[in-house]
Amino acid sequence: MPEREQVKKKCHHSVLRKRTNSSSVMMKSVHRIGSSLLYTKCLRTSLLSQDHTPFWLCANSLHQSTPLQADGDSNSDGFFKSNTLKKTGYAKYQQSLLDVSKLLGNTEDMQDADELFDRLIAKERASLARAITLVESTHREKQRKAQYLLTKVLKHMKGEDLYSLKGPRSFRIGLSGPPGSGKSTFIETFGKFLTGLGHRVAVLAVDPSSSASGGSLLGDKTRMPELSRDMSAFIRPSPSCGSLGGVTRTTNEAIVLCEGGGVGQSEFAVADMVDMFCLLIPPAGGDELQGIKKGIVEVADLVVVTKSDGDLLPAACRIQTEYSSALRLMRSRSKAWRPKVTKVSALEKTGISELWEMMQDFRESTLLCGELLSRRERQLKLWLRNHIRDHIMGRFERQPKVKSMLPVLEDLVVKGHVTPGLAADYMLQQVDLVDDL
Ligand SMILES: Nc1nc2c(ncn2[C@@H]2O[C@H](COP(=O)(O)OP(=O)(O)OP(=O)(O)O)[C@@H](O)[C@H]2O)c(=O)[nH]1
Repeated sequence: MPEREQVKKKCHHSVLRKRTNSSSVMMKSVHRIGSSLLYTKCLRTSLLSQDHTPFWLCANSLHQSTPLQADGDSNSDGFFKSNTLKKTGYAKYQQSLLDVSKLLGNTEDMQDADELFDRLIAKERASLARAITLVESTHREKQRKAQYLLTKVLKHMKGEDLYSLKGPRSFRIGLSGPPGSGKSTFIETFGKFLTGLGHRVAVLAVDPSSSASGGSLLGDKTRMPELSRDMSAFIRPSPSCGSLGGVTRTTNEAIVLCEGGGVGQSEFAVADMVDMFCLLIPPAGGDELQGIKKGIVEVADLVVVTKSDGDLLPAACRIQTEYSSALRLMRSRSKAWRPKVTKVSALEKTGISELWEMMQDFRESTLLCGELLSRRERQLKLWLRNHIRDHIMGRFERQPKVKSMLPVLEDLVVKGHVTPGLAADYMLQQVDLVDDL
């Protein structure tokens, strides 16, 4: 058999073995829904059962790391050269990166981060807000502290989130929907329902429309008056900085987050950060639903028709039928789950427990077949790449040469003298990103 075929077959077998192992382990495990996380218009929530820690920490990013020193390799830059990697071997390379202290650099001045960590694991609600603020900071020194804090949390959890037999401690639910679809009202009702069951809920709202007005903290809290007073709930709106800045760059690491609001690409960012993505649709006419991006329905695990009460009930039933038919024609994202459509009324509190049952079914099915974990793994890899891309782009844009040349090149491109590709190639040749990094 040609060598390539042999390798392919070997890979296939190892994948099969891995799948079989993981599902048999999962089958043995007694699964309990520990928590959930919702995201909506921006928002996302994380619910944790009482015996669980009140935060989830996702990624330990490598950005802003100090130069690495490989064992026996005095040249840190050389470490990244592929031939060095071949020489040292993947396992040795990975082993050397496990010494996180090398990545963090000097950690002598981290007393306040240590103190914050202690408060976090003692489940102090206020410390969660402080931790998120720290992680979202763009100040270099604070970013270093944030990485230190996140690394400690990650170590504390020892990767349980990803590899525990019971599955991740938290359940992250993303909610998105067009303006006025009833997201805030739904979260208030659903959040209270969950805390009533003994879960702890965290909501992280990112309102894309609020970045200009300086955030909507007050707005959201007043729109969720009962939940914001509930000691088992944590609400932290995070105004998005710029396009998706708040979502894709910092918040994922912090714990929670999401965004939606029915505009732009932000709902897709939410879908990429959660275990389960729900699309909230009001019982409205076609024109009012225009804002819903077609593709977003395809990534929804659950479509929730809101305001299914009173005079709006017939329209809600119609929308439910329409979306059910549409979803039947779409290819499911998951092998274990077919997207469903359900109706709720947040005002009359109907359909809420049925919805929660569906969410639990989703979690169990995707956990048993390994999809839940593979989704999270994929997200972690995506966030790592997002960090790298954002940092490279940021450093590129800060270069004095870029600042002066880019407007000139943009002008030439706009006037049709130069193609965008050629201008980009030229620009990249002029700057030395490695030096700046
Ligand atoms: N009849 C009925 N009205 C509802 C329900 N839920 C929300 N509404 C109403 O719908 C309107 C919008 O609700 P919100 O919860 O503010 O919707 P939203 O999606 O958060 O709105 P934006 O933040 O503007 O995107 C309000 O007037 C609510 O009272 C419901 O279950 N039934």
